Amino acid sequence: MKSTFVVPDGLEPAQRRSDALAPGDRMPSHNPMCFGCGPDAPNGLHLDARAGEGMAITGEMLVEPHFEGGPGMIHGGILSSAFDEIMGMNVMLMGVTAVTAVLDVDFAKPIQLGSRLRFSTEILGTQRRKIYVRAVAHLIDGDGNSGGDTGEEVGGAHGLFIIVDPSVHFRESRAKSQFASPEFGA
Ligand SMILES: CCCCCCCC(=O)SCCNC(=O)CCNC(=O)[C@H](O)C(C)(C)COP(=O)(O)OP(=O)(O)OC[C@H]1O[C@@H](n2cnc3c(N)ncnc32)[C@H](O)[C@@H]1OP(=O)(O)O
Repeated sequence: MKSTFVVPDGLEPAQRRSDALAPGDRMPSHNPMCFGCGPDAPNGLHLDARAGEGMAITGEMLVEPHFEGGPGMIHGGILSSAFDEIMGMNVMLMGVTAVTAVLDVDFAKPIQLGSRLRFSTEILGTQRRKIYVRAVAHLIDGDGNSGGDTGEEVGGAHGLFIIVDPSVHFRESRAKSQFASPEFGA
């Protein structure tokens, strides 16, 4: 991947929360109406994410017809959203609430509608409230049983996430939510 994103030296290792999900467990949606991971979002990405080992998670997504940009191709904003979401879910392994400050996407290869994508993401480390995350996307078979990372690598991303206090960060927006968990500032 040809990213120009700079990951600082000397990051602190991220700590997985003691009660984090076991590897292979499905990561819960933080909000059922979330465009990225919410099962009830009508035109959402419906990312299906699983906890991995250490500070890693994986996720899968079908490139639906309504994700079209160029003729027959995924829209770049959809791929960006998917990277944003899967890296945001990765941060949940730490048991903190964090929002994206910087998203850097490498659109390495064209991705056609109907493709299945597998995302692999890991937390690289932390620095004060900053969390650095890296992700890659591969094409996988329609049966989803290809083992994941053996398909063609079609994209990559880095994200900088900032830990926030949800009771403060979502205080004013929460009333506009179609659904919001109490942990986000009831
Ligand atoms: C709840 C889970 C939802 C998951 C959904 C998927 C993820 C998302 O899409 S979140 C939605 C998109 N993101 C947003 O809406 C965030 C909007 N931005 C903000 O609210 C603020 O800018 C926010 C919270 C990121 C940072 O503001 P603030 O809390 O004041 O941070 P601040 O004190 O300025 O900075 C903290 C550190 O981050 C760094 N930082 C902040 N923003 C940036 C940036 N854009 N670039 C580089 N560094 C930054 C600062 O330099 C500082 O670093 P250091 O510790 O070295 O001094």
